[in-house]
Amino acid sequence: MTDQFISTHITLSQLNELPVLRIHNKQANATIALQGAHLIEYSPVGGTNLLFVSEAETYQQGQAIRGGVPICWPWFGPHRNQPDAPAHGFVRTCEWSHEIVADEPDRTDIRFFLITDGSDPGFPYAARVELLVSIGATLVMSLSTENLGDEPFLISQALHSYFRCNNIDDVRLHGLSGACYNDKVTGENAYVPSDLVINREIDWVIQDSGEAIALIEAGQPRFKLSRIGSRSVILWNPWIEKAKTLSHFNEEEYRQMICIEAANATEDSRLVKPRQSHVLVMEVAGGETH
Ligand SMILES: O=P(O)(O)OC[C@H]1O[C@H](O)[C@H](O)[C@@H](O)[C@@H]1O
Repeated sequence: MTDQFISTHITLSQLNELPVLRIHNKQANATIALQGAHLIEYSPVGGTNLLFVSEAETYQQGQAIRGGVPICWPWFGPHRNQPDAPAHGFVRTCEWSHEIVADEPDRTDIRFFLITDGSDPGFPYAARVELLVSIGATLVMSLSTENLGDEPFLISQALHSYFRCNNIDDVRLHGLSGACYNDKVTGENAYVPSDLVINREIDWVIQDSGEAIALIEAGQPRFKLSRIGSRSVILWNPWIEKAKTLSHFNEEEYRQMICIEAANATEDSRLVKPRQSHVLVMEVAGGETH
């Protein structure tokens, strides 16, 4: 498929089997796959992609992309009582509808949306899920869930962001120390230490105060991640052994990534009442100026 002009700063293009929107405005470049409303690139002007995507990724229909920002909805991780249901819900591989909300020189806003009618066995409720992706000097992603039915339902969810680093040994995180986490590898609960170093498999569901998180690499601030409507974060790096088992992933790539996922997970799952909405927002501001 040849690229198709959509709007001043937006082009429809193709990555192997997947149609993608490419955004080039004055502040940033971005790429979003229509399957999964999956952001795979956010590069502030003059910089490189803040997001990690595996070199082994093949962009195939029906398969979740390894990297970028997968949308985990309406459950995060395994389903609560249906072990056969897909991990992280069912919207990562759905084709989302979209509309351009604004396309200005400094910011482009695209709304993706899906309606589920209650026919999914893992989520027998009617709901509209909407993801507003805003590309500018910062990246803003706003995931909203509206209950279209007559009974309340519980959701867990995550903006499962894979961030790129040059060397995981040099990565330090600020803003999480003292928060309580559940270690999904050992099952233990503990507190995030102030001198956290990622030097083993980390798969933590952290319940925190919602404070901003800063990633520092080799002493340099790389970005700050802020949230609204989220009091849980998942930190994930598969490390050596798990990396060998992952699909669409080269085994050495665990050194170039860290997932920091704005979430509503476990105790922070949210009840959405009829005709009400819950909104989870993440903003990522790159560089030292923020
Ligand atoms: O392989 P996926 O289904 O994309 O999941 C990748 C990872 O996602 C999250 O970070 C979970 O906490 C991990 O337990 C899981 O391994």
